[in-house]
Amino acid sequence: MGADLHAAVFYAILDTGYVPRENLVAKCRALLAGGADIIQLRAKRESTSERIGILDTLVPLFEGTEVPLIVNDDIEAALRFPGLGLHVGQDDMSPGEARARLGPGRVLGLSTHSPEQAAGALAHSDALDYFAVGPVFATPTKPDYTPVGLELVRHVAEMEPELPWFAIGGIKRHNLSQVLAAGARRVVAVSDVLCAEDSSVVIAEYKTACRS
Ligand SMILES: Cc1ncc(COP(=O)(O)OP(=O)(O)O)c(N)n1
Ligand SMILES: Cc1ncsc1CCOP(=O)(O)O
Ligand SMILES: [Mg+2]
Repeated sequence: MGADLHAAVFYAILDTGYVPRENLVAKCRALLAGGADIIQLRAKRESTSERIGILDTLVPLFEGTEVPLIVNDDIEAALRFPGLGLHVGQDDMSPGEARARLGPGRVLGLSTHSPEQAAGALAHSDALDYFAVGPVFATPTKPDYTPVGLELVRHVAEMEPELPWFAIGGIKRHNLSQVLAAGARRVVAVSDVLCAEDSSVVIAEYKTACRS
């Protein structure tokens, strides 16, 4: 397993759909300054070589920190750098195959969108470091996905998984209390954080709310 994420409460995603290339380093610094426990690079429109070029500029920011840097979708880009993690979706390679290719020391996460997929993540607990549950609410960041609602958050919370899990999708400061009341203890917020002028302040607000 790549890391013990039980103490993590806020997972930030540096999404190139929101942050232009020239601002990625400054935005990543703000995510780290705010106390993001995990940071993912999500670059859906870029090629592997472009992702590697971006990662070349981001990786040095993580030196001396304990914050895992995760690459969305692209195992080839992740494997180009020591210690980078990977996030896979339901249509990507299986957690078992991803773990076999990554080796033991990197963080691996999986998206889930139903009770069955959440149970599937738990069945792969030996390969995974975390799973994500969502999208809880409709979101322009992932417009093709049907929201799973707070019911799935409640369902997963009632399973009391030992494997850390994060609620994701349409989560904003104004609806965070509903997500936490449904039983989530860890969350991901993309647009609410990235679109803020000072992302570090917003992350600090999320962390305070998640811990209270
Ligand atoms: C932490 C986290 N959770 C969910 C996702 C979504 O992954 P996926 O379903 O593969 O969709 P894309 O992000 O690849 O469009 C994620 N990236 N990170
Ligand atoms: C990547 C992803 N996977 C499920 S929802 C989502 C996007 C979440 O973005 P936002 O926090 O802006 O709704
Ligand atoms: Mg994916």
